[in-house]
Amino acid sequence: MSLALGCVADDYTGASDLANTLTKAGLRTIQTIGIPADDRALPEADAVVVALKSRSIPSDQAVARSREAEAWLRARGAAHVMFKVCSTFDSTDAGNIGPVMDALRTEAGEAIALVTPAFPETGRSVYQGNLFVGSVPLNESPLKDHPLNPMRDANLVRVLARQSASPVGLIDTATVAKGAEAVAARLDVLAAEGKGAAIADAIFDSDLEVLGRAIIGRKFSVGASGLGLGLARALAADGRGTKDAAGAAVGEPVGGTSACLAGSCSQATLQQVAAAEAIMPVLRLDPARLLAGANVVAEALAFAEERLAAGPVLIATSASPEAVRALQAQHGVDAAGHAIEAALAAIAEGLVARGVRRLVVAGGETSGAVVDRLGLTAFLLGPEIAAGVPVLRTAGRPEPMLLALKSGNFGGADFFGRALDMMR
Ligand SMILES: Nc1ncnc2c1ncn2[C@@H]1O[C@H](COP(=O)(O)OP(=O)(O)O)[C@@H](O)[C@H]1O
Ligand SMILES: O=C(O)[C@H](O)C(=O)COP(=O)(O)O
Repeated sequence: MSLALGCVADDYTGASDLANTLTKAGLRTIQTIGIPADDRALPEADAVVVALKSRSIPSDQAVARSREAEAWLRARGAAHVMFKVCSTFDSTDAGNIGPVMDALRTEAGEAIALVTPAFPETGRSVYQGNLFVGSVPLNESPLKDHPLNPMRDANLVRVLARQSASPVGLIDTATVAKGAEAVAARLDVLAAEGKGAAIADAIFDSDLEVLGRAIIGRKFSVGASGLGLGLARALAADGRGTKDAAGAAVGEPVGGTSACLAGSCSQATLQQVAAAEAIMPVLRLDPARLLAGANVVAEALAFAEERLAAGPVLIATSASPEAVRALQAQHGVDAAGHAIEAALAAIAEGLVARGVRRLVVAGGETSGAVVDRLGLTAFLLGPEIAAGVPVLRTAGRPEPMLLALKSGNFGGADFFGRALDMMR
């Protein structure tokens, strides 16, 4: 395997989001869950996205796991490694974007890393170092209420500087407009000033193409799917990749029954769960009962067992910011989050044991818990359901499954029905 591009992603939905973007841009891409035990089973690829569940774990663990993934990618020919973070820069002042960036930049032997979460296709843009979600600054968007990492500062130069051991600079839109050479020169100036990272402005895909050209010859960068697009297009311009990569892994129907799980409390997911009530049975779990010791998993599986033969069901813990805060106040942020993730993962295992082979999961941490519990190790990329969300086909599983791992904020109101229609 001689990779054109290696990526280390800090959550599983973000990994599939990036893998989707790279595939659409012409790179044959595989998503792995952690470092594959046996990469002989992996098909030829131009890019591999190693998905880690490292966004919300202690930063030393995130650094160690990311280093292992980066080394695995380099050993398979990846000259450039991108650390994939959330397009809404999901992190806290403890990290993990800053600590992981510092470590991987050092491993790469680079003095400075270009960083941008811009992803115009989903309305994420960066201007003067400030991240906008649609038309509002990050700290005025629904991300201010995220259960695990509420984003309360839109200025990413400040946000990253609080997490990194190195000073952070800015590559503004005026520099990006001058082209790749100007961006590269600005990076060198900032590095000479002792900066270890530079937030790069980007508003349109054309800005991301400039950034991709500016850094494809370097060894390391940090970004969301938008930067992945820029890097992929720079590689395609150099003749890497293939034209028929998109949706290549649709394959034969997997059959079985289908189900949806939602642990995301993002505004988009709340709307999608509400819309799903018109097309399938929806069970809204009470996390307070779960945390009080009720056997909510068994109740959910009984609900599903009675209905799966007739069609898909949706089981959700998704709740309003107010309800989330109330539960967290009583039980703690991490305790509540982990208990709910574990419960949804156990429900997923029970659903698969009852014949589910097509599974839609809403939420990055939720997807990580579910995929790990199911023991899935790699995915091939199928068609795109919504911006940033592809159909995934398991690789290496005796009975193949189809999954959609939906980033909390992605997809329209009809997402669950649309996904199931595309997963046969
Ligand atoms: N009703 C709830 N109250 C509190 N926390 C919740 C609730 N439902 C889910 N969670 C937790 O919120 C977090 C959602 O994170 P994630 O799955 O990554 O979604 P997103 O993709 O929207 O960020 C998870 O830790 C999940 O367990
Ligand atoms: O928004 C993105 O870049 C990614 O899809 C992502 O990381 C989303 O994370 P989430 O926790 O699933 O919202």
